[in-house]
Amino acid sequence: MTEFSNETRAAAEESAAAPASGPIRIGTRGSQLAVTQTTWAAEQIAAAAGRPFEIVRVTTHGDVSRASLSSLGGQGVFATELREALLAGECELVVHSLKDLPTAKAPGMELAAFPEREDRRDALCSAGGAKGLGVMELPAGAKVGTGSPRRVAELKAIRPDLDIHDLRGNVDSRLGRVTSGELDAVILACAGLERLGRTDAITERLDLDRFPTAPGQGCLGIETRDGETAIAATIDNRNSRLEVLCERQVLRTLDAGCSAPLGVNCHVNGTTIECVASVFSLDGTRRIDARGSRELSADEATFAEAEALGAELARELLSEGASTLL
Ligand SMILES: NCc1[nH]cc(CCC(=O)O)c1CC(=O)O
Repeated sequence: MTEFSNETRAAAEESAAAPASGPIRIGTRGSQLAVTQTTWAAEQIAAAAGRPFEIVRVTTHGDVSRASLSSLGGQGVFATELREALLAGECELVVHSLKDLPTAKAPGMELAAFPEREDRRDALCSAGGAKGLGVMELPAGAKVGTGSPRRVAELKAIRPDLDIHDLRGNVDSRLGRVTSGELDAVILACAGLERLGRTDAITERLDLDRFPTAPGQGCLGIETRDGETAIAATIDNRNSRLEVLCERQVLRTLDAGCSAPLGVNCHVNGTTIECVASVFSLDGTRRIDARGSRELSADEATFAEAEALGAELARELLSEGASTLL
């Protein structure tokens, strides 16, 4: 008799499941940004549930490795260990920066909430902060730091003269490369700077036409075990969900990794959803755009429509030769 009895199975499920009364345990990477944004989400989830919360810090390969992000290669360097902690029952929820999360569904887990989005734009942070030089004002050959192939391509497209340096580390150390005088400017996501209260460092919020940003940038993704989404669903935002499902579907259909020189921005305007997707050559000399829109409906099918729009734009990019750039 090797089969579990019903009692044994029920007991096993109970021990893995969230204790309904104790604190809601919420997993996060250990960086200051990750803990800050996780706490922001946790406070709202816990308030809606009428329960306390506890933040569980999980160290991930992406945090430990000093290698360039683009050389780490594999997708989801930040996500894997968080998901292992979730499946192991060390926490009930994990909070991801959506742009770092691969598009493939993780077995046994689902994305329960996409909260309201922060500013999705990239920020140029020059010496002098708010009073510093904008991207077109930087002197010829100025040193600009970024570790993102997309940001490199977008910078080179408008300023091929710039001297671009690879950049890693947390937000403070990246900004420190400018205050130390080592670099003239760095590019960071506005969202991270806002969450950390460092908008003083922003010189220019880069426009989305020339600097389209990563799928899901500025949005968190809250993941739970399958069937346990209710606790996080209280902070799901309908427009965020529509936009990021569309943007991530472009990435999924292109089959490109999170470091591809791809910018995608989807916006919900009233009852219309609009999206622009752009692929760049690494040197910024070539760019392919696809754009489209759909009317939204009030029912659940509208989320599938948002994804269909993303898939359509990706196929258009491919038919125009995007695979030669990716
Ligand atoms: N790849 C790193 C990363 N992942 C998420 C953010 C913050 C912004 C966001 O949540 O989209 C950042 C930092 C950055 O790009 O400057």
